[in-house]
Parts: sequence; structure tokens; C-alpha cells
Amino acid sequence: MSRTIRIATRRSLLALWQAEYVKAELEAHYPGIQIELVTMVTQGDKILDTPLAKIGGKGLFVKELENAMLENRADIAVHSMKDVPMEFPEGLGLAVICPREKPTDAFISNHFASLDDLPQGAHVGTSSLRREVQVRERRPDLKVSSLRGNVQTRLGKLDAGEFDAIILATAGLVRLKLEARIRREMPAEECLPAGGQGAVGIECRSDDQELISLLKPLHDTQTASRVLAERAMNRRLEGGCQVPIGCYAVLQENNTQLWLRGLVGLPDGSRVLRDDITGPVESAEALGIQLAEQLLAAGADDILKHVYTERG
Ligand SMILES: NCc1[nH]cc(CCC(=O)O)c1CC(=O)O
Repeated sequence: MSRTIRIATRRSLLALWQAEYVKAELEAHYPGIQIELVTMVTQGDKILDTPLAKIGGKGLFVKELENAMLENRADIAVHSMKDVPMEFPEGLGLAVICPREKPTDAFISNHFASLDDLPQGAHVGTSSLRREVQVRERRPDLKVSSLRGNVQTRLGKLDAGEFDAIILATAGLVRLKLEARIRREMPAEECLPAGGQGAVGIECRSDDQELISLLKPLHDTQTASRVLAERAMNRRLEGGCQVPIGCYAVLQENNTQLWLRGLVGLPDGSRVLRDDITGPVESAEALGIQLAEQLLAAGADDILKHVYTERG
């Protein structure tokens, strides 16, 4: 292999960790391979004072990276799967999904051990509607407000006393060696994760066959089935960008069966729908769609419509 692989990446520590991870994996598989990081600042990194739901959502973090690949200034982009929009632009596609890190959410606080341990009226920071639904359902007395910025910024706001607790993805904290900040890893029953949370995916040009074969050894089939089911559910619910939807798949019975749980709720926690489905892992995508249908039949579309009107 004489070509150099250029990885388009944002400059946040988490994005750089992910790019470095893929670089190290490729170097381990292909000694002597040349890999370059092409760093860029995206719209999502620039606009930090507005809730993501109001400015067009997570797509803002990937557009610049995708343009770089389409204009042949980069070859691959490494994404957190939970931030990857459902549809890819013409000419680009997902080549690989890497093994999943812990998919849970983490409760972080300097004074309290868990949500249940927080005093009446305590202040929780999160900018995820999905986390807000589950926090308010459990503890309607808590005040929840928007918390944006990268992981370090968010921890800084907690430490400065702006919040009594914040919730972040466990995976991001583990990758940044900040696991010690976690007071409680919230089980899926307490906070159902976002589709794709904890998994890293690699996007590239669909016509770059040489590169696609080269990336193959980084692919993890089991993670891919789980994320496929989760994303199929999100897509059928027209997930849009920033939505109060949780979904989480695990494999059972020697990895032959897939158990998918889904949740849709009003951000104030006053109405929360949950359902689940189990079936053969080969039907991952169909299971995701089926679970979405079940949730829609139970009123998920009303809830989502309400959220979209509220948030404009
Ligand atoms: N929304 C930003 C984002 N995207 C992916 C992760 C964590 C890593 C992952 O899920 O793979 C985070 C941080 C967080 O939610 O705390």
C-alpha cells in the first residue's frame, strides 16, 4: 500500500481519540501504512450557546467532514455512531462499525451518588432530550437545563457549581481516561442509551473499494447488528436530529437472538412509552422497524409531534 490514508476529524479530544484509535488499529494491521489526521472545525463546534435541537442538530458536526471526503481532501471520517445522521450524502457510506465501548450513561456529581440521592429541586445538566425524559420521569422535582460543549467543558461547568449533577456517556469518559469522575454507571433500566452510543463508525467514499477492503478487519459484526437494529428504529420514528428517543440492543442465546428495547417520551417525563422486541439477529433491521411500529401504535407520533412543535 503506497497511498496515505487521510482521516478527517474534529479537534475535540474525543474526536481526536477516535481518529487516533482508528489510526492505531490500521497501523497494527498494516505495518508501514501512512496515516494523516486532517483536523477541522465544524459548525457544531462553533455554535456553543444554543441548544443543539434549535440549530439543526448533530448533522452540523459531520457536514464539514463529509465535504472533505467528497472533495477528496480526506479519505475517511471516524464518528461516534450516535451522532451519525440516518442518511448519508450521495457518494458516501458507512464502511465499518468498530467494537462497542460501554453503551451506558454515567451520573456525575461532586456531592451525590445517584439521581435518587439528589435533594429536592436539585439542578441537573444535560442537553439530551432522551436523558431529560428519563431524569424527569424518575424525579419530577429536579430542574434540568441545557449543557453543551465538549466533555471537558461540561465537567468544568459541574465543578464551577453550575449544576449539582450532570449526565454524560460512559464511553466518552472512559476514552478520555476520566472514568474516575463517574459516580454511577446508570443501567439501561434507569437511562436507556441513545442508538449507537459507545460505538465508533468509519465513513468513506462508496466507490473507494480498495479502502473499503482495507478497513474490513476493524469491523465488529456483533456491534454492527446491534447498531443496525437501533438505527432502524430511530429511522422509522423519523428520529430527526435531537429527539427524546432511546434504544438499546443486546445479543442473547449465543449471539443468535437480538433483544431491542425502545423508549419515546415527553421531555418533562409526564408521558413515557417503552416497549421491546426479540428476534433472530439476522432480522436486526426488521426488528428495529417493528419496534418503531409498536411505539407508533402506542402514540409515539403524538409525542414526537408535540416535541417538534415545542422546540420549533
Ligand atoms: N453528544 C456528544 C457525544 N457523542 C458521543 C459521545 C460519547 C461517546 C459515544 O457515545 O461513543 C458524546 C458525549 C456524551 O454524550 O457524553
